[in-house]
Amino acid sequence: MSGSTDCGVHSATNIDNPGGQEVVDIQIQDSNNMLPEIKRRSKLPEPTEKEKGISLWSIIKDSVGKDLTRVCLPVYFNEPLSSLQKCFEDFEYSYLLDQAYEYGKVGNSLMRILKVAAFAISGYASSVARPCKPFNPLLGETYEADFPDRRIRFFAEKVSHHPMLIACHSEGKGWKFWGDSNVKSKFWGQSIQVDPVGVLTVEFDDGEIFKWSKVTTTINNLILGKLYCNHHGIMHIKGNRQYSCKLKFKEPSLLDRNPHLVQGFVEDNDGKKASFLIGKWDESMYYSNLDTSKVKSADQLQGASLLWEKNKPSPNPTRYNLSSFAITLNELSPELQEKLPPTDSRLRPDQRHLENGEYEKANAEKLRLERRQRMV
Ligand SMILES: CC(C)CCC[C@@H](C)[C@H]1CC[C@H]2[C@@H]3CC=C4C[C@@H](O)CC[C@]4(C)[C@H]3CC[C@]12C
Repeated sequence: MSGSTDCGVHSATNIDNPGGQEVVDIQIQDSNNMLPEIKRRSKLPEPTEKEKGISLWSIIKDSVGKDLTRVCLPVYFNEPLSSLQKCFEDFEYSYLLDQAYEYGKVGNSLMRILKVAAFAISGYASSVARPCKPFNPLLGETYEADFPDRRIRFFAEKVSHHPMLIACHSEGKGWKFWGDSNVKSKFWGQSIQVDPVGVLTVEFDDGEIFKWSKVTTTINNLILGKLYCNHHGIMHIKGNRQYSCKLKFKEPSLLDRNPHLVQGFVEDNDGKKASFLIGKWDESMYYSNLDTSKVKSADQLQGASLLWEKNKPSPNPTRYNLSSFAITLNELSPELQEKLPPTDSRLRPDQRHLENGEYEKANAEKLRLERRQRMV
């Protein structure tokens, strides 16, 4: 690998600032770009009914071998978010795309692709210790979000029931994002394997485009122990100009002492490695001009620079363990209620009941809605 020789040429600061311009980690939320402050909730409502423990296995044991999306579970195993809202959760760190845009604007295409890579990884950060299933949206259900405080707008719709297909579109400062999400899932008894199908695209206003697909997710310990998920496989981020990026999400192994590891590199069109990445999808990512494939963590590398870091967990996690950002997604203010179309996820009665901790009502509504959907 020619990586070590051409690495010596760039220092970490050169990568940051190849043209000598003033780019001190592009901070978008700065004073000349004042973002409006919007009051959003910081916790879910207190549950009205007492939470209860139900064994998951007692319900799913008859479904081994079936498609996960067709297994009917009581609402108690759901989290108060739909899969459409869950797509928007991937934008918790959308500022990385804002930064990518700014870096490209000042001619730093290497930092741009590194920030895009960090964004593609950051979507997984909220998946640790999330033991519940999102609501399966009804056909034609939508979710739209306008977050001027983050300078993003988002729209998603469930466009097909079998196969289950979601289309989404998002816009931020200097970029547009679109994708469709469809998953192939396999239920193995002890675990579920989810293989996302579909391509995600981000296009910057100057015409630079990046495309990638998500890696495999495995949900473990359905029978015994604590439910957890892992993401593994190769993610290839292809650009239409100078660079592309290859990331490896480590395969899980027995008694893994260093789980959640992501390693990779950026290469130019001639296959020359321009930068290396290392980190964990649930913590932080670093880049370096030293080859990261020989080490097991960023602190074993001298001079690795931080690309992205996960936000602090919410002080009110509840049993769903949502992030502070996720907690705001199903909020329904009177102003919003006036503007939203009747198809919005926030207006689904069963999901609203679950959020309020009214499990009996939530279950009855969910059964009614699903029965109606099946009839259609
Ligand atoms: C049987 C039930 C109670 C177990 C709970 C399963 C939960 C943890 C599962 C069900 C559906 C799963 C999601 C299905 C699809 C995707 C898209 C993929 O690109 C990232 C992972 C993600 C977002 C999965 C995360 C884990 C998930 C939310």
